Amino acid sequence: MSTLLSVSQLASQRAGRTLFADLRFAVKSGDLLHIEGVNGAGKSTLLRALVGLVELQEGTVEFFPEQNELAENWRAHVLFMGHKAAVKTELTAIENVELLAELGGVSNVDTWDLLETVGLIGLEDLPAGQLSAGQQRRIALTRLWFSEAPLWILDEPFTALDTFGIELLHTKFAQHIAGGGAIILTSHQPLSWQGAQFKRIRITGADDAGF
Ligand SMILES: Nc1ncnc2c1ncn2[C@@H]1O[C@H](COP(=O)(O)OP(=O)(O)OP(=O)(O)O)[C@@H](O)[C@H]1O
Repeated sequence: MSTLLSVSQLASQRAGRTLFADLRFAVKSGDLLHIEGVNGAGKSTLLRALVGLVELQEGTVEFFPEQNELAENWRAHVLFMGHKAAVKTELTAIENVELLAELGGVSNVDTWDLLETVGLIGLEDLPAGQLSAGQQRRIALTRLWFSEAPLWILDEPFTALDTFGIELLHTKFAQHIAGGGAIILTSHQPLSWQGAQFKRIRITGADDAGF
């Protein structure tokens, strides 16, 4: 089972407060890693630090340590989604999906099919700004359907989704993991995951340590 991410001795401080220190863990093919913690604990900071959007005070982050060809260009093989639904409010739903595909370097995306998959048919021509928070989240999540990245790093992907949306996402996660991918996510919802290597890390403060 290949290692997709290995981190050691991670430490981060914000405004003089230590969010985590000496954090270490590995993510392997087939893993689902749930980062837990109260509001403000440092979960988003950790995910953003992994992909280089936030500076770490200490530590080493290694993507694909056993696969040089992936490691050299790791950004192309890691899908990061922040906690805000990344949609352009002035573009329609379908234009947003087209833009996300273009930005992802994918040309053969069936946008109608994708909108149907995420339950947005009938709303495709409305500006995203007129859609609900959950509908906007569904637009953003279409990236998961055309991404070829083996490692997904997702900050609060369930936010604003209804029961159907949550179920849809669970199914997509299961497919990704069954295909040899791995997922790191934050969620305030308890996850009961079966059929995958389910791991948890709780960010609690300076004395926190991973596994
Ligand atoms: N740009 C920033 N500058 C200074 N401090 C920040 C910045 N971003 C976040 N913080 C602080 O870092 C701490 C951790 O924030 P973070 O967003 O990582 O928490 P979180 O665990 O994701 O919280 P939530 O569950 O509310 O999303 C908070 O105390 C926050 O105020």
